[in-house]
Amino acid sequence: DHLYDELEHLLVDQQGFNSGANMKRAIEPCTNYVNGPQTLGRTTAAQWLRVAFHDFSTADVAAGTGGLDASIGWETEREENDGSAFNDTLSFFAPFVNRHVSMADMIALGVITSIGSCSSPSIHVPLRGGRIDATEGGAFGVPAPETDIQTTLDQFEQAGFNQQDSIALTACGHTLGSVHHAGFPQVVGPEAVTPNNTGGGEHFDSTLDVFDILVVNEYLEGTGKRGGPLVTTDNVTVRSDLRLYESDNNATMRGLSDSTEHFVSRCISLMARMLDTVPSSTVLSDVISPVDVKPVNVSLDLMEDESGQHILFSGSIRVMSRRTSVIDLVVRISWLDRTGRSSSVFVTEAKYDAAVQKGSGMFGDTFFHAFNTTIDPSLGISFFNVTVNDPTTNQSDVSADIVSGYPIEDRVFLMKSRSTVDDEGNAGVTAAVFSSSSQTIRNVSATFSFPTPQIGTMSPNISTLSLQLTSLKSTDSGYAVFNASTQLPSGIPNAYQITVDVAASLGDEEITDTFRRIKS
Ligand code: HEM
Repeated sequence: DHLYDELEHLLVDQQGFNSGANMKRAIEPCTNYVNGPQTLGRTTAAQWLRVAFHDFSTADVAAGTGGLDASIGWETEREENDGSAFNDTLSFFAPFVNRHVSMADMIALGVITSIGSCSSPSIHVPLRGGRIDATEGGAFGVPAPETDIQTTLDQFEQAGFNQQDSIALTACGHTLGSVHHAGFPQVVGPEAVTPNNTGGGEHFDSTLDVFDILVVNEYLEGTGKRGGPLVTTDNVTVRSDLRLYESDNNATMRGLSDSTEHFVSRCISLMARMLDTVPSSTVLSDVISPVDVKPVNVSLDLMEDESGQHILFSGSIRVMSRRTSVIDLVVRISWLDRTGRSSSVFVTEAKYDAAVQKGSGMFGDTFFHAFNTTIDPSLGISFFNVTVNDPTTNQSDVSADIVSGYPIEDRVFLMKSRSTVDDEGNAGVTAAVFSSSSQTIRNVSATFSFPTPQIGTMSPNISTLSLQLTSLKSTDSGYAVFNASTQLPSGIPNAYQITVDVAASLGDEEITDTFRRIKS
C-alpha cells in the first residue's frame, strides 16, 4: 500500500538517512522560522498548526463539505486568513506532495510533526491518510479576534465541535506560537516590535516552542503571559480567547488544568478529530503506525556486463531504535525463486554503516541495513523475507515461512539504472519484461506522475503522462528490454516527486511496477 508506506516514511524518517526533503529541519529547534530571517519573530512549528485550524474550521459536517482538504491554499487572500503562515507552510510542503500524498495529508502531518517534535516526552497525535485536495476555495467562516462569541461557537458547531471542545481545542492550539503586530495590529501594539522581533510576535504562553499545559495554567493563575494577547490585549473587542474561555465560566479551562496527562490526552483526541474532519466523499485510511522492521526502496534492476545478464536485488531494511543493541543486529534477507518453491532458499546479509545510514524522527532513531545482491535471471525471485537477530539476547524475529513475507514482482520492473530525468524535463524510461515462451508481451507502457503549479494556490496539482514503450531487444534469459523517452515540464523543483508506473500485459495478466522514483 503506497499511501501507507509513504506516510509512514514521512512520519518516521524525518532527519538524516532516507529523510528525503527532510521535513523536520523546518522546526528544529521549535523556535525556528524556515521561510525567512529568525529576527521576524515567526515560528514554523506554530504556523503549521494554525494552517490546519484555518483549513478545518470552515467545515460543515452536516453538509459533508470542507475540513482538511487544503482549500486554504485557494483562500489566502481572504481577510480571515491574515498572515504569512498559509503560503509559508504550503510552499514548504509543496515538494512533498506526490501521486499518493496530498497537500491535505501534508497539513495533517505538519500538525503531528509539530506537536510530536515540540513536546517532551513526545506527544503523538494519530495520523490517517487519504485526504483529497480541493480544486477551489471553500466556504468562509474562520473565527477572528473580532468575532462575537455566539458566532464563534456557531462556526465551531458547524465544524462538529461543541462549546467545551472549542475551548479546549483553542487552548491546545494556543500553547504554541504568537500573535503578531504585523498581521494583527489591533491585538498587539507596535511596542512588541524590536530588532530581534521585527514582526512583533507576542507569545501565548511563556514557552512558545513547547506544546504544554502552561497556556492553561498561566491563564487561570494570571502568571506569565496570562493566556496571551487574545486574553490580555487592551482592545476589548479582540479578546477572543478570553470570551471563549469565559463562556462556560472557565469550567473547561479548569478541567484542562487537572493534570498534564489530562491536558495531553484531551489535546490528542481533539487534534485528531480536527485533522480527520474531511469532506464526506473522502475515505481516510487506518491510523498509520511506525513499522519496527521495514524494507525500504527494495527494487530489482536488470544489469548487463561481459559476464552476461543478472538481476540486481537491492534495498535497505530500516530498524527502529526501540530494539536493543541495534548496531549488533544481524539482518538477513531470504528469498525464493520465481517458482516460489521453498526447496531453494537464497540468503544475503544487510549491513549497517554507522557513518551514514542513521536517521531520526519523533519516534526515535532508525538504522538502515543495506543489501545489494545478484540473482540469476533464469531463476528470478517471487517472495522475500527479513529476519532480524539480536546476538546478545539470541532473540530473533524469524518468520519461518517466506511466502508470508513480501511478494516481489520479477516479470515487469523499471530498470532504474537506465532511466533518467534531467532538469530540462527530458525523461527516459526503460523496463525489463520477462515472459515464458508461451506468453506474448503486449502493451508495455509507462505513466509518469509529476507536480505542476496551479494558479491560485501554492499547492501543486499532480499530472500524469502515459506512453508506450517499444522493444529494444530480447535476451536469452527470458527478459526483453523496452524503452521510450518523453518530455516532462522543465524546472520541476524536486525530481523526487516524479514517479513512474510501468505496466505490461503477459497473456491475460496485466503486471505492474508502480510508484517508482527515477531520482532518489
Ligand atoms: C476562536 C478561535 C480562534 C481565534 C479567534 C484565533 C486567532 C488567532 C490569531 C489572531 C492568531 C495570531 C496569528 C498571527 O499573528 O500570526 C492566532 C495564532 C495561532 N493560532 Fe489561533 N485562533 C483560534 C483558534 C485556534 C485553534 C483552534 C488552533 C489550533 C487547533 C489555533 C492555533 C493557532 C496557533 C498555533 C497560532 C500561532 C501561530 C504563529 O505563531 O504563527 N488557533 N490565532
